[in-house]
Amino acid sequence: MSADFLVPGESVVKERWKITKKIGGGGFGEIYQGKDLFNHHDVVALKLESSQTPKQVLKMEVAVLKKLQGYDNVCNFIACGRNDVYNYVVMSLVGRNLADLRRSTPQMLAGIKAIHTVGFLHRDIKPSNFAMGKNGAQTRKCYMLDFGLARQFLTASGELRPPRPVAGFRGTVRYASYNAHKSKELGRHDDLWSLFYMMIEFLTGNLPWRKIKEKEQVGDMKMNCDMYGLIKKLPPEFKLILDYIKTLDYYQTPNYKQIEQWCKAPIKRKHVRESDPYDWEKGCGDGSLTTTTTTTPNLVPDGVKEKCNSPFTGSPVELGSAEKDGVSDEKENKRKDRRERDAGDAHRPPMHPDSKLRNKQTRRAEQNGKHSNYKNSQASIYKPSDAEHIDKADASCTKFINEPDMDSEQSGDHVLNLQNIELEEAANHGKYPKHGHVTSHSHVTAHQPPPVLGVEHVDLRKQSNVDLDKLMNEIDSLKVAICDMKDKRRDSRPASDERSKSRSNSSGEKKSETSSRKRRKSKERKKSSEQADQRRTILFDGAGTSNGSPSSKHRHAPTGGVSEDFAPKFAPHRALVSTESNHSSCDNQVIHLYPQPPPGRAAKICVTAR
Ligand SMILES: Nc1ncnc2c1ncn2[C@@H]1O[C@H](COP(=O)(O)OP(=O)(O)OP(=O)(O)O)[C@@H](O)[C@H]1O
Repeated sequence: MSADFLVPGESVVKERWKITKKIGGGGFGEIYQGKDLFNHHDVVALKLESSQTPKQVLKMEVAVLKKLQGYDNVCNFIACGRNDVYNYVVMSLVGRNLADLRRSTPQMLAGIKAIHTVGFLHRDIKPSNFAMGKNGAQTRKCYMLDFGLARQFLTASGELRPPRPVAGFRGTVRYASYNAHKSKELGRHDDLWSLFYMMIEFLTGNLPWRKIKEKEQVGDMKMNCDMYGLIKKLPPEFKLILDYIKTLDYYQTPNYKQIEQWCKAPIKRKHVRESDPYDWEKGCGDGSLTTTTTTTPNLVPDGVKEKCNSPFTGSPVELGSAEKDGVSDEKENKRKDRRERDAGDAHRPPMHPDSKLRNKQTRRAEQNGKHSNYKNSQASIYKPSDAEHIDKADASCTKFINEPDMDSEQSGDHVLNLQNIELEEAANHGKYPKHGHVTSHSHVTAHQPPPVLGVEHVDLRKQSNVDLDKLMNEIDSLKVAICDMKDKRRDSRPASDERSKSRSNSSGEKKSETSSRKRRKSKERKKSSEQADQRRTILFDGAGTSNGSPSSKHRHAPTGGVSEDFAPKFAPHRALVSTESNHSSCDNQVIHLYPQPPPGRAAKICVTAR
């Protein structure tokens, strides 16, 4: 019995991403592989979270993933959205995670540095939150995943947020820093502690608390652990790293460069080259991966079991034994969980699919947030032992959120307010500059009218600091980009046999089609620039007098302006300005335009003027 959100081979998300297989189910959501029906059947990953779950983490995930666009070691954001059942994010697909592969590189450190650079802490650094790329050159790149537990530690102006005296436990027990166990506010150094634990586990195949279930007990063990004893057989740089991270506190910016150098030193010493194959490229991994004949020196020090691989290099690893004895216990426990849950399901009366979904969500909520009403609410369906089992199963790899409400925690003048982050119908089509002045998202959605999602409404006319001309130009370029995008989509849609035959039969026709497209495009551009002039006039004439016009149910722009007189094709029924804080500037203006939808559809465009 399955309560999965989607069915591989059948489900299509947003009429665009066809689900091809389920990759896995994490603590918070389900991950699927899919193909993009609009875009050359590109392979993508979709992460889903129930829209009913009390702890919604996908918003944070999307917010951080978007901020990280353009950095290495991070998946490409493609789109996000939501419906009544689930919230989803679409991103580039990566390969197997490091919990499976037991291999790491300084790239993980680069990923951590990147997220700190954009003002966030990851707070759930662990092997399964890093994965190798899927195809071609990407197979040698390590990607950081899962920003659901991230927290902004820098204000929009780049200042450190003051630490809270008490901040509940957040993270995964096995890799959480000691500070997390003490419910202290986590800082950049805590992500590094988690990385350090990971590296020790990779190299020695163990952590003393690996099999311990109780969070508190693991915390005690971390406090009393002889860390120097634990790393004594590892490369000497481990001691340097340990000495160094022990000196760090919430306020200090870690010297990532220095740590990187320490990470790379053993690699250099053993003459391992960047181009040397990874463990799995040497035939230990799954058959789909490249195999090469090059050998890599083994960096595992004498006395450390051969099955443990180096976090720095591609030193050989016995994947089989590692699977049995190493971090992949995590995976095995998850599998066991599932098996036992399924076995339990067999004795239960059949349920409505919706209730199955809810039960799964509640179980997850219990696992993650330990909601006290779980057993009561489920008592009629599940035996208490189910909940207990899930609760206790490999607790050291269980992710926890014991914090106050995330949205309120994040709110404030100078930090990312999650209430302002929309799981909007947004898509990044790769056309826009990653760190540029304008980022734009547009996506056609079947829901209408588009919901107003907690965006601060500001009357444009009262915003003296909005450069209207610049804004209009940006909107114009966005419109042009949309035209291009529409053309591109039209091109990439699978043509019917007949159409493609006739196209291939006549190159002349093809040419004329292209030139007619060009003509259409230039016409649209011209039209759009005329419209821009028109709008400018309207704006400066004190737009908004038509506010609340009864002629259209969408004509209720609270901004008091700009809504009515856009040209028909892109006429927005809403124009909003909000101040979105981010780490680089306090007064970024975000303009959300909701164009009038074509019949039966609705579309929304967001222009971020930076
Ligand atoms: N873009 C992706 N491409 C391929 N696989 C992915 C992708 N994102 C996630 N995965 C796989 O799904 C697993 C779980 O993903 P993720 O950590 O984001 O979910 P989660 O629900 O937060 O899980 P957990 O609670 O275990 O941390 C990852 O370890 C990875 O193997």
